[in-house]
Order: sequence, then structure tokens, then C-alpha cells
Amino acid sequence: MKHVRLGLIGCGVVGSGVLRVLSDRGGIVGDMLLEPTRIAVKHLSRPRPSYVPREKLTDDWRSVCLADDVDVVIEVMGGVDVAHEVVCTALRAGKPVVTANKALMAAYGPELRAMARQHGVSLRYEASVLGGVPVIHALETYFRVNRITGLRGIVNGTSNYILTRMTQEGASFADALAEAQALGYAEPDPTSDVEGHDAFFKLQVLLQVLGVDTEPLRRGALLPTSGANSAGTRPVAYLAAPREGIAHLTPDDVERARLRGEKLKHVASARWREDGVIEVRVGVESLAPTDPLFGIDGVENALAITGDVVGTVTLTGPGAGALPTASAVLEDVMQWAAVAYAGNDAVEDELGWRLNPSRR
Ligand SMILES: NC(=O)C1=CN([C@@H]2O[C@H](COP(=O)(O)OP(=O)(O)OC[C@H]3O[C@@H](n4cnc5c(N)ncnc54)[C@H](OP(=O)(O)O)[C@@H]3O)[C@@H](O)[C@H]2O)C=CC1
Ligand SMILES: N[C@@H](CC=O)C(=O)O
Repeated sequence: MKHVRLGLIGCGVVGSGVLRVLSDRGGIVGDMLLEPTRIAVKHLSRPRPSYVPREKLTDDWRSVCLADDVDVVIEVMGGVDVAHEVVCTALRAGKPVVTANKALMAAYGPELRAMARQHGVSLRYEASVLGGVPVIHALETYFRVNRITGLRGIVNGTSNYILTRMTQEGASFADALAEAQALGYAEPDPTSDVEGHDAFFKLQVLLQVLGVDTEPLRRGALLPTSGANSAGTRPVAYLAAPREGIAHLTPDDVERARLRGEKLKHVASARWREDGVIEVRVGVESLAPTDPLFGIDGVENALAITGDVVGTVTLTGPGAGALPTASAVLEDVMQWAAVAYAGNDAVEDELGWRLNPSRR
């Protein structure tokens, strides 16, 4: 049995979820023994669940990234600036990294992937989009025959949970948000969820996986009235309308949609145009029962991927929460381990093909 030593940076909702899964299974996942050897947190004295090995806690994340007894660094602390330093430190030290951090990947994805390649190590981020649903894996390894022409989804569990509770139970926005926080769905700062930032980050990560230039999105750039054509070889994405969240919605808005037989949903979408420009929208839509996203309720997420040959394929599943996200994090660890320990180079080639133009 192969022994894989994990260094966790962060032990909140997601980090604790990872430790709970490992504790429940005695560390054995497939043919690997996964052992958390070091765990970095911010507040050493904070109460933790019983399955968190307190003797392994430190408030020095750098020592975890550089430790000889850490084979893989798992970044589940959130935020951007320190997380960026964490991931760069680990990659430069030759450690593979698994992260759940979409804010980080939206801002620094291209740089971090390049750094990982330069140092010959793996960087995986399945948990950053759609929680437990393997959508990044699907986009990286499948859809080669198809030219993708559209992505459309409900990609923020907190917003969907709030809107569902308001629609079905008449709950107040504040109560539903408090529930989403208690259930571990919301970001440490839930403004990111309810103002649409989180969904926007996730769409940027997905577009990056598909080789799209997301730099204008990072700047919040709206589609120029002219001259938006892609001059280069890569498609370029722009916002077709300002990003919108759900925080401005009133109970009356929700009720009016319900009386029409519709539901208000927070939807993120990207549409590929013939001229190489991709139009991105992140905002509220009133969905009719015929819409494939109409039945996606609660913390459930969905992504409809449209290809020119297959038509539309929709992936759905739990979009947030400790265990679904821990599942995605540990699947990434196992994906890396399959390459590193089983010598299965084909897996690495599969996962890297779309990001490395020489493999296209
Ligand atoms: N919650 C979810 O459902 C999902 C979350 N994610 C992503 O996962 C990441 C973590 O989210 P979540 O677990 O909910 O967040 P939490 O706020 O629950 O946990 C954050 C953890 O990071 C630790 N931390 C913060 N700053 C530092 C620091 N400087 N050094 C060391 N540790 C630090 C905190 O320490 P302490 O405990 O001491 O405060 C805490 O343990 C985010 O990027 C989020 O976007 C992705 C998918 C789903
Ligand atoms: N806060 C996020 C967590 C998962 O990415 C959400 O609600 O979707």
C-alpha cells in the first residue's frame, strides 16, 4: 500500500471535511494510505471536531509547504493573496498542490498552471467549481470531438439555497443566508456568494480550462461596442452585462415569479460567437418550467455544456458543503497519486492535454 502524506492549509468547513473522510476510513482510500501529517490554521486555540488531530496543528503555513514529511499540499484556506503565496511556495518547493480556491484560480490560474509546469508538479482544482461534481475533469478530458459553444449553469450553492428557501417556504433572505452559513455552504465572506462574485470566479475557472483568455473578465470588462474580435488564436471572454448577484431581490420579486409559474435563479453563462468572442453573463434569470435548470433546487448545482456534435450535456450534483467538497479534493489527490505512484503517465497526459498547446 502506498503511503501519501498530506499537508493541509486550512481546517475549516472543507479541511475538516477532508479529515472526517480520512478518519472514517482509517486513512485508506483505494490502494493508498492517506495520512495528514501537518495542518495549518489561523487560530490554534479554536475548538475543532474530534477527528482533527490537534497535535498536528500549526499556525505556520510555510512550514507545512516546505516539510519533508508532506507529499501533497492541500490549500483550503480561501482568500487570494496569502493563498497565492501558499500555492507558489509549495509549487516552487516541488510539491503538488490541490486547491478548492476559485477566487485564487480565477485571478492567478494561468500563472499558477505555468508555474506548476515549470516545476514539473501537478496543480489540481476540481473542488473549486461545482463542489462534488467532476466538471473540470469532464472539460479537461472529454469533449475533444466537440467544439464547445456554450456553458450555462447554476454554480453557486448558497444563492440557489437562499432562492429555493424563499420560493418554496417564503423564508426571509437573512434567515436563508444564515442557514446556508450554518450548513457550511457560504464563503467566509458571504458577500462573494450573494453578489455573484463566486459564480463569476467559477465561470472564469471553467473558461480557463477550455483555453479561453479570461483577462478581460478579471478586469470586469464589458464587451466593447466595436473591436472586440479576437485578434489572436485564443477566444476572448467579455461580460455582456454587469455581473449581478441575488442580494437586491425582494420577497415580492420571488413571489411574482412564483405566481407566473417561474423561479428566480442565479445563472452563469458563456456563449461562443463566430468571431472568437465569448459573451459572459452572471445574474438573475426567471426560469420557466421547461428550462433544464428549473428543477435545480437547494444546494444542488448544474452545468449545461453545449457541444456542436453532442448537443447539451448537463452535469448536476451537490455544489457546496463539507463532504461533497472533500470528495472532490480527495479525488484530486488520488488522481495525482495514480500518476505519481502507479507510474500511469497516460493519466497525466489526459489531464494536461488542453492546457498544453503542444498536446492539441
Ligand atoms: N464551503 C464550501 O462548501 C466550499 C468551499 N470552497 C473553497 O474552499 C476554501 C475554504 O473554504 P471553507 O472551508 O468554507 O472556509 P473556512 O472559513 O471554513 O476555513 C478556512 C480555514 O483556513 C484557515 N486559515 C485562514 N487563514 C489562514 C492562514 N493565514 N494560515 C493558516 N490557516 C488559515 C482557517 O483557520 P481557523 O480555523 O483557525 O480560523 C480555517 O481553518 C475556500 O477557497 C472556498 O472558496 C470550495 C468549494 C465548496
Ligand atoms: N460558497 C460556495 C461554496 C462552493 O463553492 C457556494 O455556495 O457555492
